[in-house]
Amino acid sequence: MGSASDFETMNHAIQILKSFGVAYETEIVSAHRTPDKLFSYAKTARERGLRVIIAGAGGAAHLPGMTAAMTTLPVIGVPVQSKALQGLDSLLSIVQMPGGIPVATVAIGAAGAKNAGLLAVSILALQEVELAIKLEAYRETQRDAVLATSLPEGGVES
Ligand SMILES: Nc1c(C(=O)O)ncn1[C@@H]1O[C@H](COP(=O)(O)O)[C@@H](O)[C@H]1O
Repeated sequence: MGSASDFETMNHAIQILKSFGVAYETEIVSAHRTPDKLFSYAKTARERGLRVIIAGAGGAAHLPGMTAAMTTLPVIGVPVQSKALQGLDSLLSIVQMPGGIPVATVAIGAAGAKNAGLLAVSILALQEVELAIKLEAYRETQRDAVLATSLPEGGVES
């Protein structure tokens, strides 16, 4: 993530990875504030054994795109909600990549971070059957929760 202030959002991705038993690391890396660290982080990511990178940033969110420019690992970009423009700036900064350097961009904020975690699990599940089975179970739990939901009979007086 670009800043410690992104943690609350990115924690939703962390919780997904934890719940699926996926090993992960968390780092604050910024294209703007720590460009040298970003260079070495992205350039050494594959050789260090990383398989997917989730990059969350807000505002002028160059982190996911610059990371993708320096690694061929899949990069998932999470637009963190900004104060000034509610994350629209983050979303557009991340999603509008030039052809040739893809960033898989998810929705703004917590739901996006959660989905980034799930997308990373799906990518890893291509080669790990156990993760694929866990993903199936996760979907079933979600489905059952929706099917068990009941609405108040006759509505609620307002
Ligand atoms: N967008 C970027 C990058 C980057 O793209 O490299 N580095 C930090 N930031 C973002 O600046 C916002 C405000 O950061 P501070 O709260 O630290 O001022 C954060 O959402 C961060 O992701």
